Amino acid sequence: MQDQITPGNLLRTMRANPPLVQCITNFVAMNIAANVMLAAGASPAMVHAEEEAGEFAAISGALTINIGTLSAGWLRGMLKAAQSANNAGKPWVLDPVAHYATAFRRDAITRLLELKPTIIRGNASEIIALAGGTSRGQGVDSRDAVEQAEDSALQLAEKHSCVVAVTGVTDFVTDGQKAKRIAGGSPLMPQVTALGCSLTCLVGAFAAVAPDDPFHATITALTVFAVAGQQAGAAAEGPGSFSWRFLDALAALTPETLDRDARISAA
Ligand SMILES: Nc1ncnc2c1ncn2[C@@H]1O[C@H](COP(=O)(O)OP(=O)(O)OP(=O)(O)O)[C@@H](O)[C@H]1O
Ligand SMILES: Cc1ncsc1CCO
Ligand SMILES: [Mg+2]
Repeated sequence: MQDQITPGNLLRTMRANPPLVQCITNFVAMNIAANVMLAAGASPAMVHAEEEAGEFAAISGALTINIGTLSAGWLRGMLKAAQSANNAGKPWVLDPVAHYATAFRRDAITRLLELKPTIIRGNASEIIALAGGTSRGQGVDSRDAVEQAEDSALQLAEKHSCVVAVTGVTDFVTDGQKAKRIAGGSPLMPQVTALGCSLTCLVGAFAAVAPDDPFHATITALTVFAVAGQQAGAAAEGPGSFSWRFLDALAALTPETLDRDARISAA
């Protein structure tokens, strides 16, 4: 059992040796994402400056890049970090926040995609638009259903030879060949800002633990959020109490509970 690739076994492996993950995320997400990572058992570092982002990527187990609050200097740091991760053979995860909204973001996402992310994690509107479809997204918020983004995810995964995760009510993960759905979570999750951004960082943490298996690394991170989110949602009175309950549920989550409560199905 211990040798099987289950979410619980990957969580156990991560906690035994917390991976250093360089998270280039946005101003909104930085604090909550770092707390999510610590609660789950990873070691986050929010390092984005162009003067050091590339150097840091080489010493990290994985890199995550999120364009939520982009600026020209940050973009230069992102490009250097992604290049460095590639040179060092480290996995990196792209979160294309609202990439369809402005010319600056569209150009940035094109340049980042050229650097071959290992995994892309976004909401349904972001994934539909990234595959060239018409999304109904408004700013950073999704207004499309995950089911409508599944074909887009498959196309993107094949085109860029990467794993693609679409999150929402039921998440969808594909490497272009295989695909899984992950149920769970809570309707309160989109009411708390930057949980998706935090999830992207956690995907990076599991990619650092299983660099040769980004498909299962991604499924594991999404399952951790699904199970902890469901627990927190059952007791929460609103987004405020959901937020702290979610952190506590992540920290208390055991590998056994994770495997017991995981709702992963073939797609
Ligand atoms: N209605 C829902 N029911 C259950 N879980 C949900 C729901 N909506 C989102 N989630 C979960 O919330 C987490 C974040 O996903 P979401 O798709 O909201 O990211 P996002 O839109 O990129 O968020 P943000 O940009 O605010 O960081 C995922 O674990 C997802 O499964
Ligand atoms: C609200 C917000 N604005 C830019 S990034 C971000 C966090 C959710 O994506
Ligand atoms: Mg997002």
